[in-house]
Amino acid sequence: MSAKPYVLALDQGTTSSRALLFDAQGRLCRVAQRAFAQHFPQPGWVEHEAEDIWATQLATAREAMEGIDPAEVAAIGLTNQRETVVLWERASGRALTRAVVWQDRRTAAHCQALRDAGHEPELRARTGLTLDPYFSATKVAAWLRERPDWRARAEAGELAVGTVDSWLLWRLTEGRVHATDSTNASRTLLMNLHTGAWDEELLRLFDVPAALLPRIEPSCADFGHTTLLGGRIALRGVAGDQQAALFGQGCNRPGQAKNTYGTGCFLLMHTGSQALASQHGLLSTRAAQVDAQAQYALEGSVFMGGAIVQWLRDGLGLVRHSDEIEPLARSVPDSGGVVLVPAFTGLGAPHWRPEARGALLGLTRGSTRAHIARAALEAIALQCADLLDAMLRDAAPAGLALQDLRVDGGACANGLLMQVQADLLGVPVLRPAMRERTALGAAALAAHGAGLWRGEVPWGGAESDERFRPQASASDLAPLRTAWAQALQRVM
Ligand SMILES: Nc1ncnc2c1ncn2[C@@H]1O[C@H](COP(=O)(O)OP(=O)(O)O)[C@@H](O)[C@H]1O
Ligand SMILES: O=P(O)(O)OC[C@H](O)CO
Repeated sequence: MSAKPYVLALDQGTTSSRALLFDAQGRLCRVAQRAFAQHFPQPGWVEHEAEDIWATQLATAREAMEGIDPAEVAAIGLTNQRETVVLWERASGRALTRAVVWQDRRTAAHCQALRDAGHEPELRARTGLTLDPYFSATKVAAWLRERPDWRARAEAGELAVGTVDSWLLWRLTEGRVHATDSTNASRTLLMNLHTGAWDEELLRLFDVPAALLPRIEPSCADFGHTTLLGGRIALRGVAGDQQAALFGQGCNRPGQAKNTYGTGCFLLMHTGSQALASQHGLLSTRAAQVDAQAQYALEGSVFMGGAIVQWLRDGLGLVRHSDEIEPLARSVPDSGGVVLVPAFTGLGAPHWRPEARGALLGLTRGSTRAHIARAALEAIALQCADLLDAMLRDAAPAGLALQDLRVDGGACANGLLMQVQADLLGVPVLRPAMRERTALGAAALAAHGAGLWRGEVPWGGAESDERFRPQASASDLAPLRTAWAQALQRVM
């Protein structure tokens, strides 16, 4: 065992900050969590107070460290909600305005103007992303366009911009480090996916001064140290949360994939040292990088995952608790022809139809709440199956195929959902007993950076790890897939 038996993971999410302490064997010892306020100043806008992000993250780190000697912590790993940006003053370390969150849609018109001007193919080739308000660049551009005084100060080098990892590194190191990692930088629309550096053409296109930006490091690197947790602790790992989960699920070889079933679903497939350009509406992005060799992934996400279950519970009152949905859906053998298309906020990848709206189809006098519950779980799995189909079409020319799908996130607790997912994909779905894969990934990156835990994160090990094997044949599933495809056409 190492002389330093712990690794601390800081997981800064969209609705809460968490700190998780792991021991030298990668076992979870402690979890601390604090939620913070969401601000919706106008329709489509979503903001966070940068001070709330910092204060909740520091408080959870201190809570997780209670009674632990900092000298016993080998390193800290940081993982974060991606794309969200913070703008601060270097001298005081104070944010100038609220952070603009990844969900914020205020820059839709700017994106449309750039698309109309024909920039999308070039942007896609350089960044692997689409032109969408989701990503950071247009959010930064909006600040500088609206505030000429901020632009002047930005150009003079007085201000700093960063995704949430950068902001937390700055605060943790008390202004000594302005850095980010390549996974986070790959979500900004400003980094060249292939070189891993800020792209001068893109900085010009979005009119963002280079003086604002952090330096880009691999995910395992020397990110300085903090003395704010009672002693000096090294910061050695940083990655965006979906890439940290991919790493924490042990997916670091081409063709390995994970799906996180949270509010939305985030599906990532590792593609090794090659960036695959998606022809089917997915994103090409950086995967966690432990050495000089860049790593890549394909990514697809859907907006409504576990949120469908929230809607059945809070919107329709169909169940009182999320975990009642599974027994209710199991009480019928199938959905009885009912199909739910959860396009409540449009359809994301691979369809990208923001104007589409949800539908509940195929109702008869015999339809019950159980049929609707079943259709809801099928809708989560069907959307992810569509993402995976697109992914496999993109990956096939590179010779990549899927062996299994590793899962995490709150809604993966639903065994029926996992079984339907395995049936639709035709490969086993692996559900680990230890579901904190995002934090484990961050901890593993930090441990790797500190010279511990060399090599990959083992996927399993616990007796209660589960494997859902496909039980239905393609012909059994054909009616479901046909009904789904027809329903999708109706809402589009
Ligand atoms: N047993 C269940 N079956 C289906 N969905 C569930 C179940 N339990 C929780 N969920 C869903 O999981 C989501 C919460 O997962 P979580 O990973 O905490 O999400 P996030 O990180 O996006 O907040 C909620 O949308 C909730 O409806
Ligand atoms: O904070 P989460 O877990 O909702 O993750 C947010 C994603 O990183 C957004 O791209």
